[in-house]
Amino acid sequence: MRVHRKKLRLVVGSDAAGREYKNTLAADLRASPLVATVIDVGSDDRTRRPYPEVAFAAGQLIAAGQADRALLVCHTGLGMAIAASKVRGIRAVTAHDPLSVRASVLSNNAQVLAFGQGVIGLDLARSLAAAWLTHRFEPASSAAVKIEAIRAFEHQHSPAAATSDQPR
Ligand SMILES: O=C[C@H](O)[C@H](O)COP(=O)(O)O
Repeated sequence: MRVHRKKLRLVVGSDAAGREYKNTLAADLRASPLVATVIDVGSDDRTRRPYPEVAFAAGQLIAAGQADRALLVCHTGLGMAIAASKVRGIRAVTAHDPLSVRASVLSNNAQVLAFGQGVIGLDLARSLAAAWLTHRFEPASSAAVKIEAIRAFEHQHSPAAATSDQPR
């Protein structure tokens, strides 16, 4: 049976330490039939954007409804996930194995996946990214209650800036 999946609008980004993987992964994603668009927020060969700047840009595109998910790469994948998670409404994870990548979508509804170019080989990164595209969060699942708890906590304890509390 053919499973219909809405094509994803993606963001890719890296600092200098993740640029090689990011460029390869971006090409893979652009070639995927599961992908509608890929926005590259850098770094490119001329820029050396620090990871927080890249992660904030990616998270803000998702928070603004201009993209569905982001795949970010730095040396470890840690800083990208920390920084992207600071954008209101964004759940970002670092994951380097198939179970965690799958759970990041199905269980955590994470919009951002971060890889470490210094942690895993390129072949594994490409294979994990390809699998990541096939996963979709199921809003009717039992996981949704926990995602709502995270959202509610954020709204209660982290007052929104006037410009960033738009409904999503
Ligand atoms: O988590 C951070 C990343 O691994 C980044 O690529 C390296 O950060 P640094 O420039 O602070 O060493």
